[in-house]
Amino acid sequence: MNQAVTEHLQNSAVSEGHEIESKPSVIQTKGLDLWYGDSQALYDINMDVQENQVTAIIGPSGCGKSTYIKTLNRMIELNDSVKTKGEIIYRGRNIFSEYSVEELRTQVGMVFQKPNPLPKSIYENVVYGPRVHGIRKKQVLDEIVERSLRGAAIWDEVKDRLHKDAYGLSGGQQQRLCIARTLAFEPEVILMDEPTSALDPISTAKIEELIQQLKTQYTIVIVTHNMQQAARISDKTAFFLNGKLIEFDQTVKIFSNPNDKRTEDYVSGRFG
Ligand SMILES: Nc1ncnc2c1ncn2[C@@H]1O[C@H](COP(=O)(O)OP(=O)(O)OP(=O)(O)O)[C@@H](O)[C@H]1O
Repeated sequence: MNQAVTEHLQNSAVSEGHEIESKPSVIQTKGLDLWYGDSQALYDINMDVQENQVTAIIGPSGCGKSTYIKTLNRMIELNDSVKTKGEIIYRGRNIFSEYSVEELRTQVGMVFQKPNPLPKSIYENVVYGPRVHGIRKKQVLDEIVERSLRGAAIWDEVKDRLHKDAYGLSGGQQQRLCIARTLAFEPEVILMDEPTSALDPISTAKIEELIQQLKTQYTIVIVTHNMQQAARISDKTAFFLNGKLIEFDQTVKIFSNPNDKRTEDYVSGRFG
């Protein structure tokens, strides 16, 4: 691991020591197995996502990171061949049997790898979800737009062009617009599947800074290929390998003194 990341981890362990204390669990995964048809992709996953924390999921390609995060809001069910066993409990209720998909996804929102704005104006992108939920009053929609765009740290850049095409924004701005669109639902949890992998370093840094702001109000789960990103922005890190959760602990522990040799080999770049 490079010097900057090591120093960051040492500093954060000291200055943010209060975050190491336990926070309430928002999502509990208990004995989760998942199959695509006959092929098992996740094995007995057990982990808790805690409130107002950033939980990073890391691991080599094909280890099950995306599969796991897409299961948390049941996006995975878009694939008809998927079968699951075990439980995921969100706020005390089983997501598979005690939530409708609509209710769950309103509370557990998702941001994808590639920014995917709708071919509409910036304003219409943000109000799309609220309108589907029946909100019609212009004043209320205007408030949602400003609040969501401010929350995604893009208001100042777009406030004078709200009715212009979202495709006119840069990739990094489009990704922050997509985060604003998620915030418009007022979710509690935001899932992010490699949200910066299509972005340049400056846009990536802005999204990382935004994630740090968002975690004061939201609970965030992020899949990332970038271990330095996980080290910089997350409180806890889960290391997956071949569909199994190998180790889940405080990020500072995972990157400085992991328990499992396989975690150590991965975070030190020996494979992956
Ligand atoms: N739609 C699918 N149908 C069948 N198998 C799939 C499907 N999607 C993923 N898999 C398999 O499930 C396993 C986990 O894949 P997944 O995409 O979750 O891994 P990942 O860790 O997110 O990988 P990457 O970092 O490359 O995105 C892999 O073996 C993959 O081939």
